[in-house]
Order: sequence, then structure tokens, then C-alpha cells
Amino acid sequence: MAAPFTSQVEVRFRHCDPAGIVFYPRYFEMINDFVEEWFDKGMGLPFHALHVDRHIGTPMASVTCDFSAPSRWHERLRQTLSVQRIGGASFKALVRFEGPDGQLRLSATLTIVTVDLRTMKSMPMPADLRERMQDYLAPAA
Ligand SMILES: CC(C)(COP(=O)(O)OP(=O)(O)OC[C@H]1O[C@@H](n2cnc3c(N)ncnc32)[C@H](O)[C@@H]1OP(=O)(O)O)[C@@H](O)C(=O)NCCC(=O)NCCSC(=O)c1cc(O)c2ccccc2c1O
Repeated sequence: MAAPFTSQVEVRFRHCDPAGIVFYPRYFEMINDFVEEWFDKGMGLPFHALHVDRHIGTPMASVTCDFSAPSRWHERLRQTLSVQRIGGASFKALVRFEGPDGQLRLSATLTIVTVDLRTMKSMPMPADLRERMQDYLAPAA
């Protein structure tokens, strides 16, 4: 079975609101950083080169997110990403954040589309991206 890509993020002071919990737009930034890390370290496709040298962009077309429990300053969250579906130009990924005790904090489903940055139109997913993504493809339920 394909293992998800896993990483950790520390909740910083700047992520938190006056109530002392992570403010939800900051979660979206953490998710984006995590996806970038997956490209760089998980798939071995440097995100910067993809954009700057190959003119391939990966904008978010759709995101749904459930926030299950609050996260607090100084906690280290475990992040996992698995690919749910690989289409022609798009792919769907499931991202989960868990607290130090394994408690689910958020679950997000992302649809990301490969685009030609010169036209901002979708383009068929490049073969190397498609191939490396297979390593994270979850078995069909
Ligand atoms: C995303 C678009 C460019 C798509 O428009 P286009 O007309 O070119 O695409 P198609 O109709 O041909 O569809 C291609 C493909 O995508 C699927 N799809 C399209 N729209 C949706 C949708 N709303 N929900 C789900 N799926 C969708 C469609 O089914 C096709 O799938 P196949 O697999 O069958 O090929 C265009 O819609 C657009 O430009 N949208 C705006 C995007 C945007 O502005 N997003 C927010 C800001 S971008 C952003 O935050 C961001 C940027 C990055 O660089 C990131 C990098 C890495 C991770 C995240 C990033 C990120 O969030």
C-alpha cells in the first residue's frame, strides 16, 4: 500500500489568533507550504524549477476543509498527504493534520490543476509528475 507523504509543522505565535488557536487562513498557508514540500522532497520535483524553468503552475481549483479540533501555539502537528485521484490535468489530494496525541485537527481535499503559466490554461499533466505522483496514490476505497 502506498504510504502518504508525511511531515511536521510547528504552530508559531504568528499562526494564532487572540483566542490562542490557529486562525484558519494560516492553516491554508501551512497546507500550501506542505504541498510545496511534497513536490520538493516527496516527489523530487523542485517546485521552483517547475514554475521558473518549465513554466508549469499548479493552482488550487477547489478545496474543502473540515476543522475537527483546535491547534495551539508551540504544538507540532503531523501532516500527511495522499493522492486520491489522478486525472488528465488535475489531481485530488487528501491532506490531514494531527496533534501530538494523534487527534485529528483538519482534513482537506484539494483539487490542483497543472497549467501553462504563459496562458494560465490547463495543460495535460507532465509525464514525470504523473509517474512520481503514483507513489502516493491511495488504493481505491
Ligand atoms: C484551474 C483553472 C486554470 C482551470 O481552468 P481551465 O479552463 O484551464 O481548465 P479545464 O476546464 O480544462 O479543466 C482542467 C481540469 O481541472 C479540473 N477542474 C477545473 N476547475 C475545477 C474546479 N473548480 N474543481 C475541481 N476540478 C476542476 C477539470 O475537471 C479538469 O480535470 P481533468 O483531470 O479531467 O483534466 C481555472 O479554473 C483557474 O485559473 N482557476 C483559478 C485558480 C486560482 O486562482 N486559484 C486560487 C489561487 S492559486 C493558489 O492559491 C495556488 C497557487 C499555486 O501555485 C499552488 C501551488 C501548489 C499548491 C497550491 C497552490 C495554490 O493553491
